[in-house]
Amino acid sequence: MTSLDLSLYLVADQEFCRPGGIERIVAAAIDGGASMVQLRGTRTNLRQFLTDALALRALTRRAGIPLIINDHIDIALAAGADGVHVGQADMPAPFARQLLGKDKIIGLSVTCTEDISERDLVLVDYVGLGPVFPTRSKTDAAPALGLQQFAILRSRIALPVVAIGGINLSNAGSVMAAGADGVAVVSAICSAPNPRQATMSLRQCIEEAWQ
Ligand SMILES: Cc1ncc(COP(=O)(O)OP(=O)(O)O)c(N)n1
Ligand SMILES: Cc1ncsc1CCOP(=O)(O)O
Ligand SMILES: [Mg+2]
Repeated sequence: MTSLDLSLYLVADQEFCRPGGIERIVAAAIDGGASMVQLRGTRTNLRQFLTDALALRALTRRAGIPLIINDHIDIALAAGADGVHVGQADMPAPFARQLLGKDKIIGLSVTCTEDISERDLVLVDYVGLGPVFPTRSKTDAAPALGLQQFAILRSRIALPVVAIGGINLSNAGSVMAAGADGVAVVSAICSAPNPRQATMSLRQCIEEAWQ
């Protein structure tokens, strides 16, 4: 398995990246210190999704960081990505693992206590826990956990956990202090006027939280 550094996980959403072009934004974020990239598209034209996956695979390979594909195991396999991220309404973890084999990275979303299933957790590599705060980037997001509930759920998960949902420079430090191994962001980077600078600032905030 490619090494897993969840510290600053860019979820490159096709919708949010449109104005700047997804490749340009992801390249800037990698330059600024993103440790991992996910390609996400909710109104997905699969041809365009594969085209973007192949382009991002070239960028992430050059940088030596993992590329994760949201939801679509077929696209992950076709593009030679490093893994997939699945949620509670997506391909169940046992089937995802069977299709991807033991070496690919699988991430699983957890939004509440009921989602914490040992059967699934033994099969995946990390958990995306959230939304921690309200988000405008996912229309069907579960209610925000808040920092206190995030910390409680995080303590019940033995795997690496990346926090997601409404995370930005103003709250990334407190999320790290609540037990996250890293932060996953869409708008804080994809909608920033300067995605490279936004990533560098988040990276600095995470490194300060480690001290
Ligand atoms: C790192 C990370 N965590 C959570 C999610 C959300 O996945 P899911 O609940 O399946 O929702 P969609 O993103 O598919 O709309 C994620 N994508 N990445
Ligand atoms: C994909 C996803 N899953 C839970 S919240 C979310 C969206 C996060 O986007 P943002 O960082 O802009 O709040
Ligand atoms: Mg999903």
